[in-house]
Amino acid sequence: LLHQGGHLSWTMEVFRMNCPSLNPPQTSTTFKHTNVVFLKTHKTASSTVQNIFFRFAERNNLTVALPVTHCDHQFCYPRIFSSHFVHPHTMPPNIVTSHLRFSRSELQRIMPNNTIYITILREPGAMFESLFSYYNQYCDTFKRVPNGSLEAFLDNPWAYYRPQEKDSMYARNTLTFDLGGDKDRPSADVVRYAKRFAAEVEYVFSLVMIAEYFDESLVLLRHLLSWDLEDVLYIKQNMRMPSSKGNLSEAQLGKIREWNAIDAMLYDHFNASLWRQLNELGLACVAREVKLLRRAQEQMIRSCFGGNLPQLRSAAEITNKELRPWQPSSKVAIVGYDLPVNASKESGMSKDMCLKMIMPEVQYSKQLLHVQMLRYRSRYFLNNVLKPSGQHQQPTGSILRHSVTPGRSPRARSFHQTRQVGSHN
Ligand SMILES: Nc1ncnc2c1ncn2[C@@H]1O[C@H](COP(=O)(O)OS(=O)(=O)O)[C@@H](OP(=O)(O)O)[C@H]1O
Repeated sequence: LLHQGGHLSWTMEVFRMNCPSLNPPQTSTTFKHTNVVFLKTHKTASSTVQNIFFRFAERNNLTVALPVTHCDHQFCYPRIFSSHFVHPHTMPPNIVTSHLRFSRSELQRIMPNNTIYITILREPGAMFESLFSYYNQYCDTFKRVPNGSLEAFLDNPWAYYRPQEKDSMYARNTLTFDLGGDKDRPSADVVRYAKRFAAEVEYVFSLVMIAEYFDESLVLLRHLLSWDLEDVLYIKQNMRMPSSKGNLSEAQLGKIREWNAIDAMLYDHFNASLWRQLNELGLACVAREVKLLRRAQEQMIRSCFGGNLPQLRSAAEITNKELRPWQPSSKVAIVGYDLPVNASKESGMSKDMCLKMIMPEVQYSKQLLHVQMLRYRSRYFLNNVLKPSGQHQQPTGSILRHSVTPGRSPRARSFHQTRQVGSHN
């Protein structure tokens, strides 16, 4: 993908390290896993991960479930996910990666039985500070706080928070809510509930990534899905301008953890399990692979953007509107990228894939929907118009492909899934 021989050289380097639990170099007879639900949680670096999945899907001609028009670019969040929220022209899907409130049973209705579930969490202090700033003019809880002050909110959150109010999920235990849990458990029951909930999440999700260890998490993701290093290259998405970010004191961190106690316990639990999984791979081997990933990333940037990272810009400064990130309000700036003038001249990657690397979620979702609708219509035309009568078929999206099968933990079989896309080398 990057340049001829690139893939071989990094697999050989890993191999030379004598990393016993790392994948052997892939041969043309091995396959990549393609059926994935990535639960896109809020303010956790999830747009960067989503972009990886979007590009993988495009390169491999896979189907990404996208929301029906009235759901916007999310699956009618914050309503609990329903299979009815999926655009019929994106059925049956291989990949689900847009924001939704998790319901395993509803996802099982549309996904194959060998689907791998993955999500990402972020340290609650940094995450809440990001939520508070991003949804400051949007979520009523935050709008009530004098001068939009995080300090004032944390001093007395109950003065501003109404559990039943629209958008209250951005103001307390957002991770728990996104995962389908109860964000407002009575405090006497929080510890017991958080333990039980973490066990449930662990049963369903084969990998819970941690934003603070993003590259290490990608190493685990790559192994879990038997993907190539080139498949997990990325450029950070959806960042705030440094001027929109606040610093947290130790006291504020403590208050945020207390207010978001279930999220904090989930984070601690899955941070520990991430490191257990990394230890199983071997920390030296993981470090080596992270280094290779970063080197490949630099190569990709050189190849795509003529040397330097595309310049970080405020939305107003970005000339190409396909690359302008959505802005939540005038009080917070989300930065995006502008393509350098000399972009992708000597590229080993296609110009389109370079552009997609920095394309924000909303525009990329629209483009994918458009492409998939065209594909769906041409398949429908081939099946129903060109075939002799008596062989007419329903468009594939109009029927539910998979039945619900209560199985053993996907985590238990996570490293032994059927692989479905041929390796590139
Ligand atoms: N690779 C990587 N590693 C660590 N952190 C990263 C990464 N990519 C994005 N980010 C930060 O993630 C925040 C945006 O998260 P999301 O994309 O999940 O937000 S959203 O809910 O989809 O709007 C946003 O955080 P804040 O800048 O603090 O708001 C991004 O800067």
